Amino acid sequence: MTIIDIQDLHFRYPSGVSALNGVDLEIARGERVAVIGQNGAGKTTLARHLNGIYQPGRGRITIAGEDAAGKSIARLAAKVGYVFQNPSEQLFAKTVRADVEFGPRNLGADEAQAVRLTEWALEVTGLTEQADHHPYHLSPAERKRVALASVLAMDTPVIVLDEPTTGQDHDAVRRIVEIIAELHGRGTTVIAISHDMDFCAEHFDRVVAMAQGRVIADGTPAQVFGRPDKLAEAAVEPPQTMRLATELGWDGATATTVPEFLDELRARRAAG
Ligand SMILES: Nc1ncnc2c1ncn2[C@@H]1O[C@H](COP(=O)(O)OP(=O)(O)OP(=O)(O)O)[C@@H](O)[C@H]1O
Repeated sequence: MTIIDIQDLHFRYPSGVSALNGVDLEIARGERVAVIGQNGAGKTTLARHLNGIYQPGRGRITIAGEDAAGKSIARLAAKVGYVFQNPSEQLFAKTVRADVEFGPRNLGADEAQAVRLTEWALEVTGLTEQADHHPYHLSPAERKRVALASVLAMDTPVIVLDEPTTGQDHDAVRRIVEIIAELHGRGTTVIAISHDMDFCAEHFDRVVAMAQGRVIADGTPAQVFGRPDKLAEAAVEPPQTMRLATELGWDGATATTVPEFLDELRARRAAG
């Protein structure tokens, strides 16, 4: 069932930059979608249309059956949680807990529900011990996790993560991967913008490549990363396993993750 339907979306900034030039994209409930493309391709501009930060210049966005045009950010916040790339655009309260609690309370959760969602979000992001700290006394990587926790606590059917792994260490990335798996298990639709192709290939069902404000490729990681012409147009490198397969001279390699690569290696060895 479709949860997000974007048709012929165009958007121009007041400066005159034409950031979106006819985006068509349909996303099903529960899908994990990675949006890739070089700086300036329009990924963030597109994502910010999903929670009403930007309104379409032309075209139409339907979210959970409701036309997003003219809907306030507050109204769309119940459906789409948007985790900013830069947490300082998002955090405002004096303690981590207050920041995280704000969302569910604002959406009308009762006391018990707000506390339960807040504690869960703090726990899965590893912030329980910092709950009473001021967000600005935390490291930039921790602040980014507070921004994530604040959105998780809203328990929206769609979550958009703008560059979730940037600046995060190995443990924090593992946590993000676990959170995406948990959200997927709950049926949440997860959309991530990322420059980390290995992360996209390993943890997403679908990859959408953008260039110059348009979608230029859309499919499974193997389908999209198997199109060197499209990757060149989007100015992104394929995942490391595919680069390795190319170096090894494998024809028609489709492995986008390490386990798939190992399977393919074994199959090729067995075939002599
Ligand atoms: N606030 C703004 N005002 C004017 N132009 C903007 C603004 N934000 C983005 N742009 C321009 O719109 C185009 C699309 O930018 P956008 O940030 O959506 O791309 P992106 O694919 O998300 O890039 P990145 O990977 O760097 O985040 C670019 O040409 C960019 O310079």
